[in-house]
Amino acid sequence: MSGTSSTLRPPSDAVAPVRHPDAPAPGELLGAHYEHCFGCGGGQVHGLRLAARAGEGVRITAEFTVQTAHQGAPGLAHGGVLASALDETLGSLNWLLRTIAVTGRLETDFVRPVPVDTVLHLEAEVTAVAGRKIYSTATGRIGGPDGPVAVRADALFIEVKVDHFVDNGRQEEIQAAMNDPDQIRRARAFEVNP
Ligand SMILES: CCCCCCCCCC(=O)SCCNC(=O)CCNC(=O)[C@H](O)C(C)(C)COP(=O)(O)OP(=O)(O)OC[C@H]1O[C@@H](n2cnc3c(N)ncnc32)[C@H](O)[C@@H]1OP(=O)(O)O
Repeated sequence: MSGTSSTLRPPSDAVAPVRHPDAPAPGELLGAHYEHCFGCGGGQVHGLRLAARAGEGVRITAEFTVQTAHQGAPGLAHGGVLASALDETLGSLNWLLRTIAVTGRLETDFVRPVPVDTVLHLEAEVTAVAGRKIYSTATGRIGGPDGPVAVRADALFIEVKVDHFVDNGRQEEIQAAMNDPDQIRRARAFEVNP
């Protein structure tokens, strides 16, 4: 069974997404937006280390290999971990819009079980934008990029200012990020009006 709630259907005044002129070129690896991100950072021992690549238009592809630390049932990926992989892939789309945004809503279909050691091949695209609201969709396939769909998701991201993180994050990590010139550079790249 599959279905999407009305909240995730773009309103009639929504427009097509526009790829930012300075977006990474198709085929380019995006790299981690934050070293300690559970989804993409290299600094988390049991993180997903998801590697996302810019596609054409406002599309992303990504790969994530399920590790033993990601199990729910014996030998199978935990559903929350798979939802995280979808969330991270969908979040990566905002690199192509050059917009800072956070997940407001994420609806996930778990279609097939995903065994440990499986490579999940993810694809995502922005479907519409309405003001601060960014509508997107993603699929995760197993057995290869053209294999059967194991998971899929629809999401609504909400554009925020960088202050969202500064005001709400724990001081320790915020301060460390502010002291890291690479992190500041990554954040600035997203600010349309720094
Ligand atoms: C460089 C950075 C790269 C980051 C990549 C990260 C990848 C992973 C992504 C994540 O996991 S982000 C972490 C998980 N998400 C959060 O922690 C977000 C927590 N929620 C919030 O902080 C606020 O609820 C939020 C910023 C999403 C919205 O609060 P606001 O006060 O800014 O928005 P507001 O309430 O004014 O709503 C703006 C519009 O969005 C709609 N909206 C907001 N939240 C919604 C929601 N949850 N569901 C549906 N619609 C929502 C709302 O109805 C409204 O629609 P209209 O403009 O049509 O009136």
